[in-house]
Amino acid sequence: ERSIGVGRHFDVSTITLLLQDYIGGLDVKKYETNVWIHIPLVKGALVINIGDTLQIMRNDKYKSVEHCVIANGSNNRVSVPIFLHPNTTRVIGPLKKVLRNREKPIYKQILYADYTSIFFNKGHDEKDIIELAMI
Ligand SMILES: O=C(O)CCC(=O)C(=O)O
Ligand SMILES: [Fe+2]
Repeated sequence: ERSIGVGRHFDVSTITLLLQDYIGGLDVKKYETNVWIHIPLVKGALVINIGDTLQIMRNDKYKSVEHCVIANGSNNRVSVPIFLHPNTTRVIGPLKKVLRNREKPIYKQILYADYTSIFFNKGHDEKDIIELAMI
C-alpha cells in the first residue's frame, strides 16, 4: 500500500518504446472520448507511445497520448521506457514537408532544450506544456 505509480503525463519525446513486466498497470486516455483505458499486457510486446514532439512535428496529425501507471499495491514493478528525442540543440516545429501542403502551422519553432526544460521543471498533473508551444 506504500507503492506509488506514475502520475498522468504526456511524454515529450517523439516516440517512446515501453517494455513492461508481467505486473502491467499502464493506463492511457483515449483522445476521442477522454476515457481512461487500461492497456492489456501482451507478452513480449512493446508499447509504442506518441509524444509531444511528434505531435508538434506533424502539426497535430498524430496526438501525444496522456498516460499514467496505476500501482498494484503489493508487487514490485519494472518497466523499461526508451525515449527517442531530437538533439537538445535542434529547433522543433511543424515539418517543412507538412507546411508545404498548405497546412496552417499550429506550433511555433522552439529549441528542444527549452521545451524539455519546461517539462522537467513542472510537476505531474499541471497544464499540458504542448499548449505553450502553440502559435
Ligand atoms: O512505467 C511505465 O510503464 C511508464 C513510464 C512512463 O510513462 C514514463 O517514464 O514516461
Ligand atoms: Fe510516460
